Amino acid sequence: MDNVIGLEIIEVVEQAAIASARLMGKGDKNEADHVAVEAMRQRMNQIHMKGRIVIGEGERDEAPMLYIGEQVGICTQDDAAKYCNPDELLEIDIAVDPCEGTNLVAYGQNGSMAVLAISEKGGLFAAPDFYMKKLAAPAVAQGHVDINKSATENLKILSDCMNRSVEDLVVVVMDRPRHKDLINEIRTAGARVRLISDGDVSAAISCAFSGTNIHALMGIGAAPEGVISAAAMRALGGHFQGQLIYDPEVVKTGLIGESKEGNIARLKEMGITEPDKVYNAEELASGQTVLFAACGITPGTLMEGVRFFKGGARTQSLVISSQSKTARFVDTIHMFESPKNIQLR
Ligand SMILES: O=C(COP(=O)(O)O)[C@@H](O)[C@H](O)[C@H](O)[C@H](O)COP(=O)(O)O
Ligand SMILES: [Mn+2]
Ligand SMILES: [Mn+2]
Repeated sequence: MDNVIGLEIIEVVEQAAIASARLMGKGDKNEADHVAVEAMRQRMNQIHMKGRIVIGEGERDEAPMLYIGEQVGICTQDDAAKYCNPDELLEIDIAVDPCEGTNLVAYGQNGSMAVLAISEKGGLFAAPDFYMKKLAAPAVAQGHVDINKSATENLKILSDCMNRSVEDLVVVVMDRPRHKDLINEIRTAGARVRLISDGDVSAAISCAFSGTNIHALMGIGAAPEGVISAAAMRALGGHFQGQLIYDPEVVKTGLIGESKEGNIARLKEMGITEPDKVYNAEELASGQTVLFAACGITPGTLMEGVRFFKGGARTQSLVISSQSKTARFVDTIHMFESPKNIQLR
C-alpha cells in the first residue's frame, strides 16, 4: 500500500495544516476546521486511489465533506475510467481529523495537527462518535500496563518497565471535570501530571517517542481520535488500549445522547454488541498495513507548527508506516511564489 499512495499523503496533511494555520489565533474554530477539511479533501481527491472515509467529520452533523462513507481519490470520481482501472486498485479505508485541536488553532495554542490513518478496507475500527477511555504508554510497557488496572498500579508497572521512579513519570490527562479523581490518584501515586485542554492524539503518540517527557496518556477523550492514535501506536509498537464510554454521567461534558441505555442501543445498531470491550491497538487498527501521517498546525511535542514567510511556508510532518517500519519526520518548504531566499534551517 505504501507504494500505491507513496508520499502523497504527506501533501494531504501538509495542505490541511497550511490552510488551518492561516486561521491560527483568529478565535474561529469552525473556520479553522472548515478550511482544513476542504484542503485535505481537495488534495486527497488527486491521489490515484480508491478510498473510503471511515472516520471523518461527525456522523450526526451531516457534514458536506469528508463525511463517513465518502469515497475519495481519483479512482472514485465519476470520470475515474479516464485515469485508472478502479477494479485493479486496492480499496482502502481512511480515518481523518483534518484539524485535530480546533480550539488550539483558534486560540494559538500548542499541539494541533492535521492527521490521518490509512489501511486496507476493513483495517480500521469505524469508531462511533462516542468517547473512549484511553491508555497509551511506551513500547517497553506494551502489554504490561493494562487499562483495567488502576492508575496507581499502572504507574508502578510503568516505573518498573522504564527503570525509573514513579516521580520521574509524566502522565498527560485532558483537563476535564471527569478526570478529577484520576488526576488526584496520579498525583498521590507520586507521578506528575500534564494537563491538556485538547489534542490527545499528539499526547498518545508522544508516549512512543523517548525525549518527549510524556510517558503515559490516561483518561477519556474522543473515540475517533482513539483509532487514529492506535494506528500510529500499532506501527510504532507502543501500548494503546481503548474502551468506548457511552454513559453521559461518566463523561460529564459533551453530547453523546440522552441516556446510557439509548447509547447501548445505538452501538448495537452499529454492530457493537460488546460495548465494554477493551480494544488494543492491533484491534483498532487491524489491517495488514497501516499508514499514519500528521502535520503540525501549531507547534507541538512531536512536530513544529506551520511557519509562514514571504512567498512560502515551512511545515513538519510525521509519517509512520507499518510496512516499511519507518517513522519519518519530513521538513518541507512550500514555495507559493518565488521566495527571495530559502532558509536552510
Ligand atoms: O481535543 C480534541 C478535540 O478534537 P477536535 O474536535 O478535532 O478539535 C480531541 O483530541 C479529544 O480527543 C476529544 O475530542 C475531546 O476529549 C472531546 O471531549 P470533550 O471536549 O471533553 O467533549
Ligand atoms: Mn480531533
Ligand atoms: Mn478535528
